[in-house]
Amino acid sequence: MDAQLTPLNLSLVGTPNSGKTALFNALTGSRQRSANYPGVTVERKSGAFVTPAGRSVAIVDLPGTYSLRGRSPDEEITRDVVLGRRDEAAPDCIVCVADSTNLRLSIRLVLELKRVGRPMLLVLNMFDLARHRGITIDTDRLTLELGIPVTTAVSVRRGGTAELLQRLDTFAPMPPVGVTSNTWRPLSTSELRALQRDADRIIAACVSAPAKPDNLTNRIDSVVLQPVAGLLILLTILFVMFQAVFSWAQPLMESLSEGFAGLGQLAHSILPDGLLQSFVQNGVISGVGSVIVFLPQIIILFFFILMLEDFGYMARAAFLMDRIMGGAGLHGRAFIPLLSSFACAIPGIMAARVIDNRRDRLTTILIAPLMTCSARIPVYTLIISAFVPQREVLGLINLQGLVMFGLYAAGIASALSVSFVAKFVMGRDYEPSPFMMELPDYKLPRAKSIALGIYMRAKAFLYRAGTTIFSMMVLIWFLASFPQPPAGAEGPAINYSLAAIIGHAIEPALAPLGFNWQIAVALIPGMAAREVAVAALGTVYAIEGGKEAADRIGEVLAHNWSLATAMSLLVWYIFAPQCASTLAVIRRETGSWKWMAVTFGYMLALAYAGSFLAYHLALALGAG
Ligand SMILES: Nc1nc2c(ncn2[C@@H]2O[C@H](COP(=O)(O)OP(=O)(O)OP(=O)(O)O)[C@@H](O)[C@H]2O)c(=O)[nH]1
Ligand SMILES: [Mg+2]
Repeated sequence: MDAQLTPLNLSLVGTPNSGKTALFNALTGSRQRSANYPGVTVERKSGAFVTPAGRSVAIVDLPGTYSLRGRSPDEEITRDVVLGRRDEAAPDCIVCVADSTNLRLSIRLVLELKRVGRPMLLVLNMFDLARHRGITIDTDRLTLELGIPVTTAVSVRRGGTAELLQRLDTFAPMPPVGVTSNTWRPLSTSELRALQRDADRIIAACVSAPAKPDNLTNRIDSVVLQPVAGLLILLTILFVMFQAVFSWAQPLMESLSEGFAGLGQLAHSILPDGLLQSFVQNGVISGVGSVIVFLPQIIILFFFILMLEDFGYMARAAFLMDRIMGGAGLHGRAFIPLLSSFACAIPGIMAARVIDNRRDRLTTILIAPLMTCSARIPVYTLIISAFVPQREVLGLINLQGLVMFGLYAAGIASALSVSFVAKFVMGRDYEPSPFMMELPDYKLPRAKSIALGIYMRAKAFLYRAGTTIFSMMVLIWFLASFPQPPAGAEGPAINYSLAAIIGHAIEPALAPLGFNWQIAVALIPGMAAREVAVAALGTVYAIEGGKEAADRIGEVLAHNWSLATAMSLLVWYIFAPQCASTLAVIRRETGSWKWMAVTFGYMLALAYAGSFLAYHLALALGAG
């Protein structure tokens, strides 16, 4: 083989938020998550590509880190890959990715990495931003000072990696000039300080920045980081977000809902009366359809979250919440994991890897499932639409949106309370660590990245609807349809089914919460995924009530349940540990069954107690 074309094995290492994942995606065509805050990547991801000259390259994207000390689980991953400690050889070359507008910590990391004695390459990423701000970098001088090759890149622009690719065509991995063997060992704080002095000297020699730096970021921050005004702005943003989730989505959801009803009728008229007709109409179309109608809300929610992430606001929100969260015994860095949990607790729990203190990390993991995940949206929306009138409050606030906001707030409040209690359970000597997170510069979100983010999430949601939810629906339909009623039986057929038998068996345990047997049945498959409960209610009531019920599940609920029951079920869903995958991830991330059991237990206890209180309070207030 041509010596130049020997395969290469690269690892991307760099400070958090320097654009490693953006570069990885640009090179490999992958779609790993990249966003404008530190700590997005918490796993090792591998990919491959071929350079223009035909050389194959295997590449690994890693969590960001400021040093190789491995202070938190995500940093340990990076350290171990760099040192070749995992079950794989050390990379042929460490590709350091630096944010060109903010080189201080990156250059220090390069100096530390040199001691590993491996071939290295420095990529000055975000070169577009540096140029825009009038920062000039003398790359030849930098190459000399560091003793490693240096190239520039703009990972988010088409062709922005051309220089790097060209370099890789003929790149012969060589250890840094003057370094041949591994002299790395964990550095002490004073050694790191010495390295920082070296780094500062190198930067002074190679980088010149304009005397008056671009201060748009500072100007925005002088407003949004104020302790009181900043919090009000944050609350307003969240409030508008939930209003939008409710009001903007309404027309789209109605059309989708009509579409599925039409589809159901079509199936009804095409298929002969009987089991197949019932399966297609009640099991598949009404069950899966009842979940898919929530797609517009999911898309709107993610639109807001992605915009805020890419703009760079999320790290500010974390900063603002730090004091409040600290009071509840939470680490400031817990904010991003908790915020990710609005989408789904699973990425949230994994994002807790960026927290170095074990107890802080554990607390964050334990409370992440209390944040309102998007799987609860269908449940909340269904019940809210059925029981809360579509009305404006104070002329412009949508009442249903307000209730939704209240449910999200209840989730946050309960998470903070649980953490507060955990602080005492886990030991009183506990001191929250100071907030340590770099606030990224604001960036204008790019339409392409937002569109891609929404597409990925919509796809994941539909995938779930087509797999987990679909299979649960088949199960529910089966349970609700068999055994068939004996000849001459009276009342709806479902009353003779396994579902009714199971539902009636569980009902006594749930009766104090105001739940009827239909709800009891829906809660069981809801363990697989929360949205399934909605689909299951749809199927159970559809089979019970016939064709019309399937089209108007909300009205059927309003007719069958008391307001107290509805409130009780809403409260149940704030707390209930109804998601098997979340529990599995808690086990994996904590490495213990114990914490999984603790989460399950405390959430179930809260759900039961909360629903009980809500039900009886509502009854006392005359909502029976
Ligand atoms: N303008 C510009 N933006 C970039 C460039 N590279 C990355 N970004 C943006 O910078 C932000 C951070 O990018 P990521 O790829 O998530 O950074 P990362 O290094 O993987 O971050 P962690 O995984 O948190 O360590 C994102 O908003 C990217 O869109 C670039 O070359 N130019
Ligand atoms: Mg990343």
